[in-house]
Formats: sequence, structure tokens, C-alpha cells
Amino acid sequence: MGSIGSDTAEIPVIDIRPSNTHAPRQLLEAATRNGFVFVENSGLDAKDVDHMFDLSKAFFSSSIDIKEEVAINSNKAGANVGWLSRGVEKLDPATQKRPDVKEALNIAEPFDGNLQQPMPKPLKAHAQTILEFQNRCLELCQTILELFAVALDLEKDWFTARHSQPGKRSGTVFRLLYYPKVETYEDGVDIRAGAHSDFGSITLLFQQHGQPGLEIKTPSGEWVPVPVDPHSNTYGTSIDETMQQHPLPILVNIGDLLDDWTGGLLKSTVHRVIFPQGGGEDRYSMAYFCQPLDDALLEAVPSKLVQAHVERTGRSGTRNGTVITARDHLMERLAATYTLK
Ligand SMILES: O=C(O)CCC(=O)C(=O)O
Ligand SMILES: [Fe+2]
Repeated sequence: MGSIGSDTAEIPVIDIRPSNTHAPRQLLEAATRNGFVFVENSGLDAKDVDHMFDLSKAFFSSSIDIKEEVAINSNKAGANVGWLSRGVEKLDPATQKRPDVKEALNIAEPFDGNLQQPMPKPLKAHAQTILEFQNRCLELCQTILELFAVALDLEKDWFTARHSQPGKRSGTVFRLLYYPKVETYEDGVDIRAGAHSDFGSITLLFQQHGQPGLEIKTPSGEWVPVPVDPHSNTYGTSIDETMQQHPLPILVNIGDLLDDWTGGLLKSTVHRVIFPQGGGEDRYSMAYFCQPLDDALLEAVPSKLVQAHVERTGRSGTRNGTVITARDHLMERLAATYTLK
């Protein structure tokens, strides 16, 4: 079992400004190792990230009535959006005895410049801020996808054109997460987020100083902690003033769809969120799960590197030779997560 102080996961920090001409190769290397990487100089303003966290806290600290108005099953905006109360989701249904100890608010991708679901009271006045934050996240995902295309010797827009086009929808979701501090929890039974890999193409994860708990599973089956701040040698358990000054790099990880699409060359890795010793403090995180356009066909990626990998591993992204769409891929995964409870 990984614990604070054990070996850290090998997660490089990559400067993704255009001036770093090594970025494509560095990203690809990280993606083929365990699919987790920190990016810095991402273009996302630390103040905007902090502001989003403040809004998240305002929502999760509001009354149950306010939250229930936007509960995931109470609106007509479609599946997978709205508030999930504690006890609703089990990310590792095959193993978990009890649900994840967390709450979440799923916010769908804006369409035609508008949010697609009613905002809860504390967030209503900030709809534009939230929408703009989602746009910044999408831009960052597109930058990363472009760097992957360059590294794989594809047309620069090979992935990006399949992720965003005016008037087209995708299953991209922005998720605010709240893991409450608890007085008691049963070790080995209760978990903040059960072991899982993400569904989509790439995920951006925003964490906060002093709120550790994320772990990834190594190929040998060991759990190793992911730092909150890769520039510090603690896992964010002690908050010192100077540590809070610099903006945290953003954690990026590969999801199952991109893993499948590239025949496993880019890897999605299983991860989870544990209670720090003693139950920890509240943990807030925010995840931006980027998905290709609903109608994007997960056809063979025309890259020699991908093709060579597929030949070596015998894995291809198709289902018995049938090319499926990104939406089919997502629906398969959502169905598996939400019915196996
Ligand atoms: O909250 C975290 O740190 C991770 C959350 C996560 O892995 C997920 O929601 O997919
Ligand atoms: Fe995840």
C-alpha cells in the first residue's frame, strides 16, 4: 500500500509553451509510461483556478435544498449532469463495499456559447465565469492534443478537429469534486474515489495545496501517491506560506478512449483517492474530462508509431473490426459504471 513518504510516482513536469520545442516528445514519453504528466505555463491563470475553487466551495457548502434542485436525476438536461450526492457513485463497483465518500457537480460542455443546464443558486451569477473557465480548459486540452499529434507525426489538427467544431457536441464534462473530512472511516473499506481509469481522451485535474490523496497504480500493482505540488518534496500535507505562492502545475492524464484509439500506446492508468491518515481535511478538486465529438469515428490513427505499437500488441481500437463513435465509447463506459452498483 502506498503511504505518504513512499516512492513518488514518476510524473514529469513539462513546460508546454511553444518555446519548449521538446514538449511533444516529452509529453509522448510521459503518455507512453503511465499517462500522467504535470503541465506548467499552461496559459490558465492561477487566479481563475482559485476563483473556480471558491465557487466550488460556495456550492458544496450550500443547503441540501439548493443542491437537490440540480440533482443529477432531477433535471431534463440529459444524463451525466448535475449534482451527485454522497453515496451515489462507486467508481470501483466490483471491489467497493461502500460508495465513494464524495459529492460532485457535473457541468456539461457549453453549446452555442451557453451553459446547457440550470446553475444552482450560488453559481447562477457566475455562469459566465464558469463558461469561460470551461473554454480555457478546452483550449488547454486542444494544445495538448496538438502536441500529441506533432509527436505522432500526424497532421497538427488530427485530434483537435475531432474534439471541437462549431455546432457539434461532445461528451466533455467539467466536474467539481468535494471529499468531506470525516470523523471516522474504516480503513480498507471507505475510500474517497475508488480505483478507476478515466473514460475520455484526456483529463485535466486541478488540486489544492494541503489536500493530498490521489494515488496511481503501478504495473506491479503498488499504489503510489501523486503529489499535489511536484515542485515540493512533500505531498502537500504541510502548508507553508511560500509554497502557496507559485501556481500549481496542472495534472493531465490519458483516458481509456485515447488509450483504445492508439492501441494502448498512450496509456490510461488506474488511480484512486484515499483518506489521508486521520481522515484528512476537506479535499476539493476539479476535473475536466475531455471527450472527442460525439460523432468522431475512432478509426485507426494514421501514425507509424501507433501502427507499429498496434502490430506489437495486437490491440486495435475497433470492436471486432467495427469502428465505433466516441459517443458509443462513452455510453459503454457510463452504462458499466452506473448499473453495476
Ligand atoms: O479528485 C481527484 O483527485 C481525482 C478524481 C478522479 O480521478 C475522477 O473523478 O476521475
Ligand atoms: Fe479519475
